[in-house]
Amino acid sequence: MRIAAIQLAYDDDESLTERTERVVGLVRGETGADLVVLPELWSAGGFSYRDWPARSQDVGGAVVSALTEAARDAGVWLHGGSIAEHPSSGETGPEGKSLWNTSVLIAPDGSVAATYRKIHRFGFAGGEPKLMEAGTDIVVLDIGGLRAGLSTCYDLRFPELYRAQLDQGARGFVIPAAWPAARVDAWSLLLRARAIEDQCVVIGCNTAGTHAGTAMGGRSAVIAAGGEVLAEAGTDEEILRVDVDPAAVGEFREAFPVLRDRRL
Ligand SMILES: O=C(O)CCC(=O)C(=O)O
Repeated sequence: MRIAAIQLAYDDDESLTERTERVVGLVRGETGADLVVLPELWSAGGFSYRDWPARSQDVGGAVVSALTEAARDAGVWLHGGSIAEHPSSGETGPEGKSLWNTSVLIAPDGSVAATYRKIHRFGFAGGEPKLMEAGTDIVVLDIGGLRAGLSTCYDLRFPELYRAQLDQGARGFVIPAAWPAARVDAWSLLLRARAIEDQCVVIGCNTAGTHAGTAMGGRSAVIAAGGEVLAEAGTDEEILRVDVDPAAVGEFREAFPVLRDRRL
């Protein structure tokens, strides 16, 4: 299974239209991949809180529509990163807000196969908890031969989410992010930790560049179920291409059956 993680760099000067066109072009270039992954909130701007309301969209809106066409044209599974989701139905969450950090997984035929609303909101008293609702649902599905759980950025700090995905049969985790440079060592360490403790392939796709005054950390990575770093990006825009073998996860778990020793 060929993975292409597009570690996108952006700044504050690029319009949403320009960025969407650029991203769609990059996706179309990955024709040989099985799964293409984009970072968290690339259209809204990971830390551009003030832009979120204006850049928010329905899952049926322009950004996801452009991504579905690109996925179909390239014939790839596309994890479109996440959007600032404002449902056109006017749905609100328990806190009365109508905004979620929602990941969208698109199948090679261009259909939306799954959405995942980020469960752990980053920002403490500001940012996501102030502006967005929290997701509640765990999402695990088959992506081109790999049964994988979806999560987003700050979720990575909460290992119980990944254990819950494991218990739903996950053999891989796909994690888009807008993780800052200031804490990027923690990103790298936690990606490996989640791989090792859950014996899962981990695909982490981070953001690069500087926007809203925050330097992003890059260092997207694909980690094998044993914790080996199969590929790691630097700190600039880069496409990480790597082959993973979903069957190797089962073989590794048989050969080194740590998960059988869990005691709850
Ligand atoms: O946990 C961190 O240090 C970064 C998390 C983050 O930036 C996010 O979830 O958007």
